[in-house]
Order: sequence, then structure tokens, then C-alpha cells
Amino acid sequence: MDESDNTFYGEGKVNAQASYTRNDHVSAADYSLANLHGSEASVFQVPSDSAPIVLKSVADNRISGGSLGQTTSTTSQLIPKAARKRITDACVDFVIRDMRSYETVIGDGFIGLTNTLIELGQMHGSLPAADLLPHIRTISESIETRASYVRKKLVPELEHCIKENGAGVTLNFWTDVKNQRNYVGLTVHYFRLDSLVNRILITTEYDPDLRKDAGNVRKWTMDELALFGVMEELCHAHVIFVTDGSVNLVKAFNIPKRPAMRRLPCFAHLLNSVMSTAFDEENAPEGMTDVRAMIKESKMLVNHIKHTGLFHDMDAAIKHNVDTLWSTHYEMLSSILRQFETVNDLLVRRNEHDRMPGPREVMEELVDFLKLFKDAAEELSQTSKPTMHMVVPIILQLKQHCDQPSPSGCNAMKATKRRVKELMIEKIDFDILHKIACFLCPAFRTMRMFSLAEQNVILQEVRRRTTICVFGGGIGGIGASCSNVSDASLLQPGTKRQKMSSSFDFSNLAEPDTLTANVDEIKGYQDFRLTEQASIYQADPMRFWKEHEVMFPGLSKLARQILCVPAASTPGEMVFCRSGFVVNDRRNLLKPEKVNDILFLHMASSTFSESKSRSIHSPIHSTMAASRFDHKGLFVATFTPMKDNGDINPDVVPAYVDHLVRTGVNGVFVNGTAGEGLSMTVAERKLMAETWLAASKGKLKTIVHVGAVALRDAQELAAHAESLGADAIAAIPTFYFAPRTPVELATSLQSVAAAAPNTPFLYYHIPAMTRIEMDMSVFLTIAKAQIPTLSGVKYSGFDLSGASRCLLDHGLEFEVMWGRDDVMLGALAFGMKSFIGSSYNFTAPIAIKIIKAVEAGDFETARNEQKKLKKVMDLTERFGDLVSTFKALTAIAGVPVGPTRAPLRTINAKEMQKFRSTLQEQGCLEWLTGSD
Ligand SMILES: CC(=O)N[C@@H]([C@@H](O)[C@H](O)[C@H](O)CO)[C@@H](O)CC(=O)C(=O)O
Repeated sequence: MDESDNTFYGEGKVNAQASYTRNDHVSAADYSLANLHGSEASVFQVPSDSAPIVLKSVADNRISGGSLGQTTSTTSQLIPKAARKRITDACVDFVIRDMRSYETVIGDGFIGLTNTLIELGQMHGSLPAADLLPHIRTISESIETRASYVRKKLVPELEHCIKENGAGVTLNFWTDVKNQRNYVGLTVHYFRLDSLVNRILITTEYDPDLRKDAGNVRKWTMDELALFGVMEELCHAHVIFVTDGSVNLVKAFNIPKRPAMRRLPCFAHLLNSVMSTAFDEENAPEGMTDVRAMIKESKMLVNHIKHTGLFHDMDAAIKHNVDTLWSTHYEMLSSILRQFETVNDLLVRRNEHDRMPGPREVMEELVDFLKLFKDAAEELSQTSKPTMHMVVPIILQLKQHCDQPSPSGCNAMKATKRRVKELMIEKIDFDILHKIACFLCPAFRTMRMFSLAEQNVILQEVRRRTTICVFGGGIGGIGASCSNVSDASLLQPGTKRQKMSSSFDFSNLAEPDTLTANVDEIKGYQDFRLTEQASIYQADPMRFWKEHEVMFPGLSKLARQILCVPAASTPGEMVFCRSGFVVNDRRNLLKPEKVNDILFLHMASSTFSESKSRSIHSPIHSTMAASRFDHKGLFVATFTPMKDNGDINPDVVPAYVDHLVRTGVNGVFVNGTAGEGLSMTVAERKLMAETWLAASKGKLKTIVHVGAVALRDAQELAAHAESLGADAIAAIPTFYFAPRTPVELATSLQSVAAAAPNTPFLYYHIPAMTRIEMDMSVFLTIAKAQIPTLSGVKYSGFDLSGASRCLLDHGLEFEVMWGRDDVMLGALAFGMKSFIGSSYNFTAPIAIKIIKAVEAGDFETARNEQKKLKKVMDLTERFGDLVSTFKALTAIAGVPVGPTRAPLRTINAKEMQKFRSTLQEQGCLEWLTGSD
């Protein structure tokens, strides 16, 4: 295929449109890379010209509307029966002709592809799908491009978040025996804001000899992490590694003469080791033999059922076990128990009753026992929420269970429990970090499970680490030993002594005075009265720390540092399991690098969607509301079309929308300053909002400005905008009886945002009009605790410095939508990615060139284009107020938006003539109409 082919297959025609006009469709499935100055959704997307990126989620398609991906009943009712039949037939054709399972096409990825094709059809008319589909090589190259782009974008995020809050890193080796591939995986767990994020950095085929030498393991790990900007020093101070107990993995983090790294054991592996030993050791303790015999008999029964074809007479399959995997004993035994009677009857009929393992009560007790351990391992292997705090309670509970009498009174079960408990004591130690994590879970803050001596040691260590968190010095000694604490008292009788890494000594930072400074905070936490939220906090302790950050700043930080570390290293294994989908019998020649890229992107995209849906910043519905909206790109502050007598003229809106779509903008900002919203009645504003939303549906994103002088009007407009399905709402403050402080401002806006609880909310900061000038970064800090739907600020202040402060402080969390068109370039240079302005009604093509030029690093072009914008504005100023003159320019650009309403003054015909000729003389006129 030649280059032009490549360009056509997605990078030329289609993407040229997609880069700025259809960003909305890309964003929701974006994996957020959030460079520090950008925010949430920049993302799973290589910018503009480099590669076509369309990875949609089903949810996103639902929002965008009008496509097959819609799964709601309303949508399926919209699709005529005959059309659905055609689709079903086409699916059957697909299965028959390509001999592929239907499952191949029912995932999010295929639905995204289908939607893209449908949209292209809508935009360009009928197109032959076969011609649109790219060559396999194009896909392969695009995967590579995207993976390297995403990896590159990850570097600043990782560095920033790890420095700030530390990280847990898991390292895993795995062999896929069937496909003869060896993998090694690195996973990084860290808090991005308050959401726990797990990133798979690398999963690759490796030289099997690598793991034979601890030095090589260490070097490989450091080299791979360094590629992501996580350098050795950063690891040393801020990272905790979690691995299984293989000798070289343990040694790798404690190599003589090299700074030691902090490593914790994987608790899923520890439980696995306990159970495997208990059930597989050669010399089983006396008493256990009966249980082992029952497992053996069950296995023989399963084979018998298979060979005799008895399974044909059964409702469900009986599962096999694998000798070396204790958890498969559970699967096998419970599948027998589920059909105990049936199996028994079948055997009796064949006179083979003696093949039935039993007794049943013992089998039931064994299954219950195994299930406890299986559930515990699964609980500790979760990736979507913190798990460290559960290590101690879960292990203690398991031990307690082993002490309980056997319900069936069976000696074999008693012996089994006894042996398992012995092995737990022998193999499982708690680290001080597990104990601190437990203390940091509000439900366990009384530490009743620990002795008084242990409690004192934990508190002392918490104090030391909190001090470091508050007064600086890295991550509170995450990699540090508890240098001034004797850990002897932490040990329970019979446990092995902890080995503490002694890499860092922060004792010089933790002077006695500063240590006591945190006593009050810790005491306050211990005495804190929990409300009915306790169980929620147990499931997600970070929610407590987020909600009480102001009250307990040091502990909140410590909680982030420790609770980001996973209890198990199993996420890496999850990747290996998924590798089976990528490398299969038909694709077993895929190069290792390609497997890496696919797995990396797969995990990156699923991590993103998970982390969004479980963000704990605020109640779930509102967090989702806030994150649903993609603010990126160019938004036009629209004018309200008016008739000559000043009445609103909604009829113009559909053509207006078409004009905006043609010029390449992403969305509209309705009823704002340019829209003369404050000069309109509530009824007029509602009507215009309805008209704009109806006309923009599926074409442009919509932000409705609902701010008003009377708070109740604003609330009514907010509720109305939500009922229409606005993508977001924005509000100015009540500037007549004005809020005096950021707290008052946040409180009054809260009541507006609350009227639209499922719609993202933006504060509209425009001090030139409202005369309310406050530090927006401070406001965001305060408002985020009060307004769950807060998603950013529309910054129409003149000071780039204030906006950049917001980005630095809140850029990962909130959008800063820049509202001054004449210095758009400055905002771009600071990293802002979204813009709202009224001049884009007629200068959108210029603005888009500025954005693209900056993305391409071509600042000369960007400056030249920015000068054009400025020139138009400077000329305009001479002819009247900004809204009236801009309306005139919009009319020149082809949309008859009509006059302004008093007190603004529309320019008259004579002035208009002069205005036009001046623009012509200055060479500006041609810029206003060009749409390409
Ligand atoms: C007063 C005014 O109309 N300001 C414009 C700017 O786009 C302004 O025209 C531009 O920054 C001038 O450079 C926007 O901030 C208006 C706006 O977003 C709105 O209509 O709400």
C-alpha cells in the first residue's frame, strides 16, 4: 500500500474532521493521561494528524446519540424492525462467511467501529465500508503509534503522582505453557487525585534466564521503570514493591551495596502457599489423610463421569481439579456437591455407589473452609479499591476460623484446620505497613485486634510518618525503616522477626517537637465519631480521607501513600491471563512488542473507565456527571438571534448550528454574555436553551449558562437545562447581592448546581462584568467539597497567571476553559485545552489553526494566526460594544443573528458600511468567512 492509501485509510479525510469537530466521541473512552497542565480527557488519542484514534465506549455512544451502539429500550424502539432484521442477517452472514464466533463483534471495540462508520455515513453520505477499512499494516502501525504516545504522556503523570503520594509496584513472572511464551509484568498502583489507578507499564516476553539472577531482575525492573520516568531514586524513596516470595525476586530489592528497596510479600501468593502446602505436602499430618483421600476420590469420580459419559445425564458439568492448584479443589468439590443427589442416583443405578466420595457433611465443611480462603485471596487481589487495610483483618479472621470447632465434629477437618493455622503462623508475617494501613481504615481505627504494646508501636510509627508527610522529606519514609521504633513488640508469639529495610533514615527530620505536633490530629482521628458511613469507609477508606482531608491533613496524606500499595501482586497475572486472548493459535506469531502494545493499551483503556466510575471524590452519580462531559476543544459563545424589534428569533438557530459545525467548532455556550442571557427573561432563556439543544443534538456539545441575579431564577434554569439533557451548565455569581468570599460564592453556587444534580457544573468567572474578583484556585479548593458536580471554571478573567494557578493546583481534576480569545495562544502555552469565546462565531478556522500549530510546535504560525484574531478585535472596538459589533461580524460571516437588545446599541446601516469597508481595507474580511 502506498502512502496515499495510508492517508486515506483514516488519517486523512476522516481524521481531519475528527480532530477538532468530533472530539466528543473520542473522549469518554479516553484513557486519561492528564499531563499536568491538561486534564482528564486529553487522551487515549494521538493528536490530530498522526493517527486516527477512535475508541468509543458504549456509554459514550449513548450520550452522542443516534447510533447502533445505543442499547436503551428507547433507542431500540427507534430502529425499525426491518432494519434490525437486516442487522441480524448481516451478523449471521458474518459468522458464516468469516467463520468467526459472534462474540468477536459484541464488545465495546466493535460497537465503537460500527458507530464510527455510521457517523461517517451520516456526514458523507453512503460510502463503501470495504474501502473505508484500513489495511492490516495501517492498524498495526497505528497501534504502535498510539502505544508510544500513551506511554510518553504517562511519564509526567507518573512522576508527579508518585512524588506526591507514592506508589505500589508489582512485579510478576509467568509462563504460558500452551503458547510457549514467557512474560514479565510490571504494574504501578497510585492515586491519581483520589482514585486508585493501576497502570500496566510493561508485559513482555523475556529471557527466561532473567529471573535466575537477582541482579538482572533488579536491573531489568529499574530500566523498564526508567523508561516511564520512574527513576531509581524515585523508587527508592517513594515506591513499595509487591512480589511473590521467589528467592531472586526478594533478593532483587535488597542487593548488597545497592540502596535497598522496600518490598512487601503478595498476600494472594502467601495464602496460596499455605493452602498448597497443606493439601499437597508429602507427609500429611495424621488426621488430614481422610480429607486428602476425599479429594483424591472426587478426582477419580470426575474422571469416571467423563469416561463413562455420565455427564450427559447431568444438569451441569463437574469441574476438574489441578493437583497443584488448591483453589481447583474447591471448584471440583463444590460442583460435585451442587449435584450430589443426581450423581449419587446415577452411581447407584450402575451399582457403583462405592465411587461416591463422602461423607457429604465433611465435604460440605471442606468446601466452606476452602471457600473462605478463596474469597480472602480474591478480596485481597482486587484492583479497583485499596486492599492493604484488609490484610490484617482478613488474615486474623482466617486464623480465628481455624480455631473454631468443626461443625461435623470430624477429626479430619479438625486436623486440616490445625495444619492450615500452623502454616499460616509459619509463613505469614505482617509488616508494619499492613498494620498502619489497618489503622488508617476508620472501621479499625481502635486497633482492637492488636495488643496494647503493638498499638503503641503503630501509633509511634504513624506519628513519625505523618510528621514527615506534613513537614516534607519525601513520602513519609515509605521506603524507610521505622528507625526509632523497635519492631520487636509488633511481633506475635511464634512469628518470625520482621526484616525492615534500612534504606532511609528520616529520624533527623522527625524532631521530637514536630512529632508531637501530630498527636492532636491522630488523637482526633481515634476519637472521631463515625456515622452510618462506617461500612462505606471500610470498603473504601480513601473516601473517608478525602472527605476529612481538612480535618486530618497529615493522616490523609499518609493514607494515600500507604493505601495505594496493593495487598497482592495479582494484577500482573490478570494481564497474563488476557494475553491468552491476544496470543492464540491463530496469532501465535505476533511479535512480543506488539503483544506488549496491545496489552498495554487494553489495560490503559480499561483502567481509565474503571477509575472514572469508582472515583470517590463525591457521590457516585454526581462524580459520573462531572466526568461525563468532555470540555476539550473550541466552544462558541453564541449570540441570541434577534428580530429588528429586539424579540428573540429562534428560527435562525438550525442554520446557525450548521454554520458552526462547518467551521469546525466542538460545542456551544448558550445564553451567556454574548447571548445577552442577562437581558432576557427566564421564559426566553428557556426557549432559547430548548432551541439550541434540539438543533445541536448529535452535532455539538452544549453548555447552557444559567446564572442570574436572582438565585431562584438560576436554580429554575439549571433544572430546566438538565431536563433538556445539556452536556453541562455554567453560572455567574449573583453579582447584585454579591458573595464576599470564596466560601459564600461556593455556597450560593451549590444551590444552583444542586438543581441539576446530574449535570456537570462550571463556574463562569468574568470579573469584568460581575466585578467579583476572587482567587479561582482557592475557590475551586473550597467549592469541590461542596459541589459534587463541579467540573471546572470558565475563566474569562484577563489574568493568565490566575488561570495557570488553577491548572497547576487543579488541572488533574478540573477543566479550566479559557475565555479570552485575544490571548488564546498564551492559554495554550500554559497547557489549557478548552476555549469558549464569542469571536469564534466568525474566526473558528483561525482559532483551530492556532490550536493545531501549537500542537505541532509551530509557534510562528500560531503567533501569526493569533495576530489575525487580535487585529479583527482591535478594529471592531472602534465601532461599538463587543456584542453588537461581533453580532455584525457574525452576520457578515453568513448567519443573520440580527441586532442586540437595549441597553446595548446595535450599529446602524451607515456604521455597518464603514465597518465592512475598514475590514476590507485591512485585509480582514476574507478571514471571516473561510471555513477551511
Ligand atoms: C464580553 C465577551 O463577550 N466576552 C467573550 C470573549 O470571547 C471576548 O469576546 C474575547 O475574549 C475578546 O477578546 C466571551 O468571554 C463571552 C462569553 O464567553 C459569553 O458569551 O458568555
